[in-house]
Amino acid sequence: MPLARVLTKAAKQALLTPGCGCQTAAIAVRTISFSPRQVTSDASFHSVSFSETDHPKVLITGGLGQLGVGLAKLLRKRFGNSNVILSDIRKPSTQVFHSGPFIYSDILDYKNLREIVVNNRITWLVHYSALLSAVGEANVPLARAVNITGLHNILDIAAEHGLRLFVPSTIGAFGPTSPRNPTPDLCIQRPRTIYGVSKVHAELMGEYYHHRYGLDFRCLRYPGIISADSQPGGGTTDYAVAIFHDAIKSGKFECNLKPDTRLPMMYIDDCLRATLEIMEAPADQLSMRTYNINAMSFTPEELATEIRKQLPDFEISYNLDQVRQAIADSWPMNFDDNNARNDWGWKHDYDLPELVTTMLNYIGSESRIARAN
Ligand SMILES: NC(=O)C1=CN([C@@H]2O[C@H](COP(=O)(O)OP(=O)(O)OC[C@H]3O[C@@H](n4cnc5c(N)ncnc54)[C@H](O)[C@@H]3O)[C@@H](O)[C@H]2O)C=CC1
Ligand SMILES: CC(=O)[C@H](N)C(=O)O
Repeated sequence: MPLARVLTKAAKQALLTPGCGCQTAAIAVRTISFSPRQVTSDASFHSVSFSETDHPKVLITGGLGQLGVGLAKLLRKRFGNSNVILSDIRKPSTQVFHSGPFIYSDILDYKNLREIVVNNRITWLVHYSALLSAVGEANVPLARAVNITGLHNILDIAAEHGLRLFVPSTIGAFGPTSPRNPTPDLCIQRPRTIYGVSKVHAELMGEYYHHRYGLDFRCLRYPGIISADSQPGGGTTDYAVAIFHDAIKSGKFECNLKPDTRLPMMYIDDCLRATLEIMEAPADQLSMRTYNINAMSFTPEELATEIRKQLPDFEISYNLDQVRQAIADSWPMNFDDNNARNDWGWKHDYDLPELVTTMLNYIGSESRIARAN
């Protein structure tokens, strides 16, 4: 019988043995090391120790999307350029390529992931690869593969190599039967998108691996994230980024959600800081492993009104995208993040007025520079 099958059988028997319980992390990790994907000589990886005084060695997957480059910049400032590796399946821009380590990594390729983790002695893994809500509905098989199968690879790699793992979840992990105003951390979660289903799966699997195998899993449910220097990857909250670019470029914006669609939102700097803070939080401060975080909540009409305070001639019109509207109508309107605030001191810096000023100033100055060149 091939070795892998023998080991799998042994692992199954160990799990079935009465009294095994496999309740301690040590036994559990050994169980994971019986995974058919694990070569036996890898057993020593578990003894690679990561001293808390060392800088972590971080790998960011899906790092060329809206959030990854900004996170790499923040983490590199804190831990040093060479300690933070960005990865993706896309080709980086010249600027990103020269700003710090970049590596090709397809999260569906388990061996490739393992090689990167081993060769670079990775200790923290930030798992950003995903298909977001709207693009996920347009390609369910791909979303299922990347968001679910890919996550399984990440969980196994993290458990096998004793990594601290961050996986973001989203307001999209809730659905029409969840309380929407406000939405607490613990409540019914029956999302109606493949994106939401995959994120609930990620939350549950991460927490399961934490309790079962001692995996240091940490998860934040992000609201819609708004950034000036990176483009969103195909979500329901994308309008709240596009509106600023169009306001500066043409003074007009056609919104694909209804004027009164209220959704929780956050400026990117708050989101990235929260991510660093939860990763650095002492484990004994975390009463949970998945937290809501929030900053503000607004409708397209309220956002347009705030923009008009600075661009009085700004006009907004509406042309609904039925898919995105149905998704938004099932998502939280306000997010209750009291547990994050109480447990590890989460506090946002940007409310709506600061967000609008920051976005318009940034995009305005970029566009003035572009016009001058
Ligand atoms: N941007 C937002 O408003 C929010 C984002 N999040 C979560 O944060 C994370 C990052 O979000 P964004 O940067 O906005 O996403 P994005 O859609 O902009 O970027 C995702 C990246 O994943 C990469 N990717 C796709 N398939 C891959 C594969 N097989 N292997 C490796 N990489 C692959 C893509 O090339 C892309 O660069 C995601 O998990 C998302 O669900 C959660 C809530 C809100
Ligand atoms: C809120 C999210 O998760 C994302 N921006 C989306 O709209 O899909």
